[in-house]
Amino acid sequence: MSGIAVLGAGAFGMALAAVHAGEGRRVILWGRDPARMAALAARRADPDRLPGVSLPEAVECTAEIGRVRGARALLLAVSAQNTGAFLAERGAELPRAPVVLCAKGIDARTLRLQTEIAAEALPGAPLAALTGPGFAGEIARNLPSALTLACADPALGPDLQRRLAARRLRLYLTDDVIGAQIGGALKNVMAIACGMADGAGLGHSARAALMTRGFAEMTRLAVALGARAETLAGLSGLGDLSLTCNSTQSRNFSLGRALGSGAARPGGTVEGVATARAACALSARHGVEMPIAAAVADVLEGRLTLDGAMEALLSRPLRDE
Ligand SMILES: NC(=O)C1=CN([C@@H]2O[C@H](COP(=O)(O)OP(=O)(O)OC[C@H]3O[C@@H](n4cnc5c(N)ncnc54)[C@H](OP(=O)(O)O)[C@@H]3O)[C@@H](O)[C@H]2O)C=CC1
Ligand SMILES: O=C(CO)COP(=O)(O)O
Repeated sequence: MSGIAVLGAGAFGMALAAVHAGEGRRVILWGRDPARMAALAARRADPDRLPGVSLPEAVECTAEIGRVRGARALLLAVSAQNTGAFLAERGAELPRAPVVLCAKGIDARTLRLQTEIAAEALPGAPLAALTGPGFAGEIARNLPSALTLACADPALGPDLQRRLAARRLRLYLTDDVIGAQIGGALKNVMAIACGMADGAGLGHSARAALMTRGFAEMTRLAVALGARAETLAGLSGLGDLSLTCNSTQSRNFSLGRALGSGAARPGGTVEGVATARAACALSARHGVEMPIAAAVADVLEGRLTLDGAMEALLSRPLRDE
């Protein structure tokens, strides 16, 4: 095959497969569980992960990694904390094609970004990252969205942009791979904070304060890591922050909301939990103040109550904006 392979058959992997098949591209969707992939091949749907969406017949669902051998682009969509394990296990079996990292998160053990994990596991592989505001369910239903494709290679970036864009999925290109990934990873932490405030009934003004000061934290850390501040003001930063902090479709926002209201914790992949811890470690390493990320990590890990976290944030010394 000479098309696209999507590795990781969760909600986002299925959505990407559906979009590309809808453009007439050949798509292999690989997932690790043979029984689930056989069921997906037969039913063309997974209502638990992606309700209301059917996969086009042009998507080949498989658990055999050898089927991706001829792919000309690999979209890696396993959850962020599992990218390292996946590549350690399967990296040697992947073809030498550009790898586009689609997960949003900083590895909590190594503090690496997704492209940094891939660069170590697949030395010399051409890499890019896909990030920005877009819920899998909406993308899969072909509702319009715009994402960021980040690629440091000036020849590969435009080529991937052209090959991976779709009629309803615009891709904006940047060479700021660090900035784009920091935005995508940290907006989840801020969405948990906003969800907590919403669940606790703290009001819309509190949410606006958390989003704006959270954006300042995201930008500070990104710049300390070598990114450009302007990248954070784009789709991958401000764009995704706006989406995720304002929608109950977001699992990060919903987790925060459950914690804020005392409801049961929802399951599923909530990337901001591990990334809050990673962000605190990076902020300490680089001497960057990140009080909201720290408060989120403290609440998630039981060191502070929600009231205690709010008190800690409100009692900080007054300062210039
Ligand atoms: N859902 C969304 O709206 C969007 C999600 N994203 C990002 O995409 C990433 C994936 O999210 P999403 O698809 O929603 O999450 P899901 O939980 O639906 O899917 C994650 C997938 O990763 C697979 N996986 C985990 N570990 C491994 C491993 N070691 N080897 C192989 N496969 C593995 C899981 O397999 P199994 O099913 O067997 O557990 C699962 O299919 C996240 O980083 C998220 O932030 C980005 C944009 C939108
Ligand atoms: O990244 C997303 C939208 O851009 C999805 O957000 P959640 O992971 O919080 O559901």
